[in-house]
Amino acid sequence: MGNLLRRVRISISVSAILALLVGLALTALLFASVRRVETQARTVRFQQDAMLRINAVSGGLSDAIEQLMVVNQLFNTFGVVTRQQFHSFTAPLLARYPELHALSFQRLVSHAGRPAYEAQQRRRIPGFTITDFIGGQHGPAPRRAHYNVVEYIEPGAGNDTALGLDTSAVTTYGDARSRSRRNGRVTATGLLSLVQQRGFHTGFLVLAPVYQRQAPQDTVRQRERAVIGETAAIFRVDHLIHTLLGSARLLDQPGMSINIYASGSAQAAQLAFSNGKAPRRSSSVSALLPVWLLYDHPAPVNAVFNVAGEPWFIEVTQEPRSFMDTHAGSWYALLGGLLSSLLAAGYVYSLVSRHSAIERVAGERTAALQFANLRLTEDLALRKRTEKALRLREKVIEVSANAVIICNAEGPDYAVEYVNPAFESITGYSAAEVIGKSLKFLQGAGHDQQNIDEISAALREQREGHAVLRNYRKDGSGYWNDLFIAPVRDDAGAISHFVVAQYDISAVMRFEAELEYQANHDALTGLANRHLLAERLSSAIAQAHRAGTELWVVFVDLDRFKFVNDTLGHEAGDAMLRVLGERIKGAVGEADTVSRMGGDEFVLVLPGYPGDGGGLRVLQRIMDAVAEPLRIQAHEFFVTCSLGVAVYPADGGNADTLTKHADIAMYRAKELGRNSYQFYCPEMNARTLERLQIEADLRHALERNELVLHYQPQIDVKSGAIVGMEALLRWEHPVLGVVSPLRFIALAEEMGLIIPIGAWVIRTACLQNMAWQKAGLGRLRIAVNLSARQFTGKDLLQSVGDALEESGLEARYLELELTESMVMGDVDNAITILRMLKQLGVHLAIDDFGTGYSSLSYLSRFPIDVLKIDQSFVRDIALDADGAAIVVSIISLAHSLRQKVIAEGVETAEQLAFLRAHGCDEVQGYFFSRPVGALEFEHLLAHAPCTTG
Ligand SMILES: Nc1nc2c(ncn2[C@@H]2O[C@@H]3COP(=O)(O)O[C@H]4[C@@H](O)[C@H](n5cnc6c(=O)[nH]c(N)nc65)O[C@@H]4COP(=O)(O)O[C@H]3[C@H]2O)c(=O)[nH]1
Repeated sequence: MGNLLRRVRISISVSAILALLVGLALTALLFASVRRVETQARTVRFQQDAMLRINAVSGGLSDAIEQLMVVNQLFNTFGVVTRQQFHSFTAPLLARYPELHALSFQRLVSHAGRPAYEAQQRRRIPGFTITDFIGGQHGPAPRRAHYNVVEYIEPGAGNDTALGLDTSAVTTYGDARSRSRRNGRVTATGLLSLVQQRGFHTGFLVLAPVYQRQAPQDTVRQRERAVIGETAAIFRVDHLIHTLLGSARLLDQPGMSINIYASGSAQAAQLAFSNGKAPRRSSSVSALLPVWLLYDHPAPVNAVFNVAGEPWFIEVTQEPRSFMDTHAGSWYALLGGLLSSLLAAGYVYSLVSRHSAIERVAGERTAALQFANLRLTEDLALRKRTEKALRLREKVIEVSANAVIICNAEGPDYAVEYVNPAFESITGYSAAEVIGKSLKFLQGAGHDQQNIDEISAALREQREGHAVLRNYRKDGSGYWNDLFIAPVRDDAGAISHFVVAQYDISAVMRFEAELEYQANHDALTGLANRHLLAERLSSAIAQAHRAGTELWVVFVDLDRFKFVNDTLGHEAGDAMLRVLGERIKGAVGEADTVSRMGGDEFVLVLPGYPGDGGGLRVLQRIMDAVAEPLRIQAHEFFVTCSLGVAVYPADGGNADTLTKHADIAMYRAKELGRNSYQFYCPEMNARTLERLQIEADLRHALERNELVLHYQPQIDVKSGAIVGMEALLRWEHPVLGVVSPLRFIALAEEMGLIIPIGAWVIRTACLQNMAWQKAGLGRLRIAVNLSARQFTGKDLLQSVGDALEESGLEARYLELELTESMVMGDVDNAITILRMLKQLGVHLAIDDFGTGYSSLSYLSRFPIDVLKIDQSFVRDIALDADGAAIVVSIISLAHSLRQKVIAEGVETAEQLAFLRAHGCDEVQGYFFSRPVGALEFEHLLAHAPCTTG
């Protein structure tokens, strides 16, 4: 019994041991199987994760490169793209594709074209110059045959250092550029350092060539000749990968490394991106430890993908992981197996068989999963490609700043089938309002545009067409439309539609018009400038030549402009020119041209006035308009002008000669007393020469003692005695003889010489008068003429005071003669000067009274002692009743103001009798004596009755 029991126990223990051994063996088997299943599942998961990242990188990159094509399409469609358009077009793309670091357009500029290009860019970017990075320094680019200049770059912020940069010197860049230009395709550069964003980052560019529109591009030579630059998408590699993977949280999987090379294999020098761990080919740890047991290390997954024609290599690796971390099931199986082995071999058996089944199912499922995964990836890639292509076209149209319209190809209406949002915003018509209709409604009511014929012909002949049209928005406002039209073929090759691209170029047209206006008009007055005058005059001459008619060229010069400019400053001068420019324009006809030559000179072209007096009336209108009182800075002015007229064809056959002759005639008008016009005659040329000679000699007349004073007596009407004299200047020129003041006073005034000459006259007159008084020739008054410049000059009081003091003459024996225009210019200033002169004690007379623009209300405010009636009225006394009436009114006006009256230019006894009869106080004229030299006058005094003072 005992033996049996022992045998049974041994048998049991053997069974148990056997069971245990079998159990252990099975446990070991189970453990190995579970481990393999878990490892396979992990490997598949890792491969899926790796493929997800590889697809995200390659797909994202090709998406971003597609955007470059969108931008490139913009240049190829519209040729000229403004900075604003580039900005508007790229801003939404950059916002939607943050992986794009920047988009730019680089222009090819030849060395010969560099100055013009820089000048053009400076209008937009002050101080613009083509730059370069040499030795890390940003500075002007050295001379090169060609420059590839970054003209636009978006976003602008942070990329400003790249604007104007010549990228020719970057070799990697240059290789890619020349490949892309030669083969006409999108091409990626190798890795390079980017200069944007203040600092250097590894990046690369994708370039797409831009060719001249419509230039042939079939051969390499044609493409090289047609290229004008390229668009570029700029990628910063770290930013790119973080955007593509980081945003989807694909970068932070523990232990997983992604290494991307800008080459077809894993070349360390081309490593573009690595998220942490460098790739590990063999592990020293895995070589030493029982890898199959302790570590889980799936094989790296890699792929080669295409970046704009360049192969890139991506490799995804998983760090070896401790077996303990990842194979909990295996451990449980081992422990469970050990425990279960002790309990029952059958249980172990069943466990083993169950795990076999699990193993098979898992294997089948894994295979099915891998297969499905493969199909899914392929389907997804195909659909993505198709969708991308469609989206690209849709996007180009939707985001386009220009209107895009698709019309049916069937005439005569060519009904609209589609309009993009830009069309709606440009025209104000909604899509619903235009679909199904003909585009003709954009032409408005007028159909007089010639360019429309080109578009109608293109539609009829089913070809491309282009025209600039005047179109009208829904609100009736007009705009300029640069319109391109092109036929679209269906799958069968028949033309089914037309695509129409409209570009609102109103702003460009306005800008051009503004530039043209500025180039042709005077900035101050808005009148035509020299340039436009030359154009108008030439065409008016040609027209007059064809029609056989006359043409007048009128030179207008303001008589007192210098005075206003000198006394009140340039602002007042400018204001005066503006007002007078307006007035002159208002005085001529619509067809006449009024231009400002600069300063106070205007030139007029009057084409349409025959010799029936119409032209003369226009000249008079101009003089009257200018002479109207003028209020500037609270001062009232009276300005006159002098006009010179040259007539085509008699006075010249071309613009230069006519203008020159009108100028000469104008000078003659000035010489003859201003506020008048003169027609050119050939003798004036001789006068001009003489004038030049006089001008040169006048500078030395004073120092060479060539100036002398003549004296003309002034007679008291009642007593017949000489009561005074007028000192009149003469120039004894060594060649010309005695020169009249009428020929040189105005000149001396223009040259500024009147101040020393005038002071000399006052001093000499005072000394001479005093000498005669001392010689007992009577206490007479001496009258001296003042010129306008002398009157307003700061030295007048001083020189009068000095002359009186030096000569010892009592102030009451000195009379200063002023003209009306001198005091009526700036009335308040004139009153101040007159009062100061009066305080010295001198007499004041208004010369040539009645010829100027006296305002009687002012006359009473002037502290004037004498009115001198102009000799023209005296001459008219006997000739016409009007002249006589004027003289009578002047005498009574002067007396009512308690002023004395002197009549000058008295030549006959009748004139004297008339003046005496009407109470004139004093007279002066050839009837008594011409102006004579000092000696002769002395003789006159000695023999004629004169006042004793
Ligand atoms: N036909 C005619 N003429 C007569 C008769 N009596 C006098 N005259 C002329 O009439 C002019 C009178 O001078 P004014 O009106 O002050 O006109 C003067 C005056 O405005 C200016 N002038 C003369 N001397 C000076 C001067 O020293 N300083 C300035 N600023 N101007 C002067 O030159 C102008 C012309 O001077 P003159 O040639 O000397 O011409 C003088 C004189 O010779 C007459 O009975 N019949």
